[in-house]
Amino acid sequence: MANIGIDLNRFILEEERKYPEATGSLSIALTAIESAGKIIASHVRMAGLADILGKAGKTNIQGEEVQKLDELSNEILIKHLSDCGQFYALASEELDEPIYPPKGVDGKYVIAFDPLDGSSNIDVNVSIGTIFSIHRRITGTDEDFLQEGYKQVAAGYIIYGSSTMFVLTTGNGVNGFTLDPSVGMFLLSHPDMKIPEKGKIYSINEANAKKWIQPELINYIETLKEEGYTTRYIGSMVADVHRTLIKGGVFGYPADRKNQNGKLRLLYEASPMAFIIEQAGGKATDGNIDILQIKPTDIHQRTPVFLGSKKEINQLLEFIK
Ligand SMILES: O=P(O)(O)OC[C@H]1O[C@](O)(COP(=O)(O)O)[C@@H](O)[C@@H]1O
Ligand SMILES: [Mg+2]
Ligand SMILES: [Mg+2]
Repeated sequence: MANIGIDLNRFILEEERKYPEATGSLSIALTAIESAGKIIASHVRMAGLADILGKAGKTNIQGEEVQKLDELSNEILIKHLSDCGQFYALASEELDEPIYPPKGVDGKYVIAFDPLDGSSNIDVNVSIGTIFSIHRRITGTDEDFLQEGYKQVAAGYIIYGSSTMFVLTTGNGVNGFTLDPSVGMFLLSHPDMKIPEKGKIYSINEANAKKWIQPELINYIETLKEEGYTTRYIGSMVADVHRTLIKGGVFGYPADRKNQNGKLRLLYEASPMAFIIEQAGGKATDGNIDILQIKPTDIHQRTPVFLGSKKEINQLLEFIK
């Protein structure tokens, strides 16, 4: 088990040493994400002072109003991910199409990211985050973004909450690092994170219950209530999943009459979070198959999402099968 307090860069290099064939490319790539995350964190920390709250006055490919911090985070990530030279292509929740940075022409990887997750919570000072998912470059075309989630090389998120944390998996378990602003380093604070086998919290926006395409979900939630579960719903996936990872239980965003395929995006949100949760010993499903088994057909496709502790997800699958 890695030692508490080790900084993220050293942790990444020590992980790399476990693979004699490693070229250091993934380490450089992860370090670029870390740098971008620190800069975004510094903006988030003083968002109210700088003119970065509120709307940017445009609508994105998701049909959502873009917040100024969505736009700023996107720009910061595009700059750092392009400059590091390890990514052949970048796909963002905020971009219509993938971009191919000139410095990445020999890049071994492609990255999909949600630059700012939890946009509805930006102006009200509630936890938000950045989510990322890295795949190998195979064909050198947009096709490389349409790989199943189980083929991810690495995935993670940065949560801008009461503290800033970087939670990462490279397929060898999950580790969490907390930013120490006084030294500007992410230090290992949550080694080898494991989700509890079962929890006591469900996290789902019940305001949509009447519109859910699977009404059986209502019975499932009622059963959890009878079993003494309480509810927490922040409305930032990164924060609701982070709590679920630590406390156990279930987080979900079902399909409903408005969002026929659910609201959350497969590439930028569901797949990376499913990889984290499964690497921590939990489960993630769209209600039918494991999220990591879904073969994407569109870079902006959405999917119903249910993830968390094994007990709650197996119980859910019993209800909706
Ligand atoms: O307000 P709702 O419908 O419950 O949706 C909340 C969900 O939407 C999101 O904010 C969508 O993500 P973005 O903020 O990146 O667009 C998720 O973080 C969150 O889980
Ligand atoms: Mg999001
Ligand atoms: Mg977003």
